Amino acid sequence: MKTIALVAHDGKKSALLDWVSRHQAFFADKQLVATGTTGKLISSALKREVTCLASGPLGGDQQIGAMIAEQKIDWLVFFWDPLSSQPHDPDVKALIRLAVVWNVPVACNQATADFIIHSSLYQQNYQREVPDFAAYKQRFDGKVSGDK
Ligand SMILES: O=C(CO)COP(=O)(O)O
Repeated sequence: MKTIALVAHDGKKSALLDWVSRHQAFFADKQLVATGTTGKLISSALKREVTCLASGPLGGDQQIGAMIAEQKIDWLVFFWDPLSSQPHDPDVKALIRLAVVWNVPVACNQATADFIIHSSLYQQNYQREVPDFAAYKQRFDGKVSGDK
């Protein structure tokens, strides 16, 4: 079963709720994970289970980032607000960065989310390529920094 992470800043929560509500049928057989407030709103709007992590500013973005690094997230829908500053901006950046590192699809706005949901690849149970960082992990094998 696919696991989708849903996150929205306060200025984008109604946009995400509208979008998720319109696509309820699509989400019926998916597991949903969300930052605290976003998850609570989606769970009560859709009357379904959503795994709610901490609120974003309290570490929720980082928790989702950790799940991405552990290959537990298949798709990140993150409606971040480009018109307001966030106290936890480094966490926001880190979350988006980890999605890119691990080749996890990310939709940061409704148009992109629509494109992914209607993608024939998605319907065909697309398996994303998980990057192989073996060379990176072995870069210091047998030597330490400063060795000649
Ligand atoms: O701040 C957020 C993402 O960066 C979202 O957190 P909440 O869903 O708890 O509002």
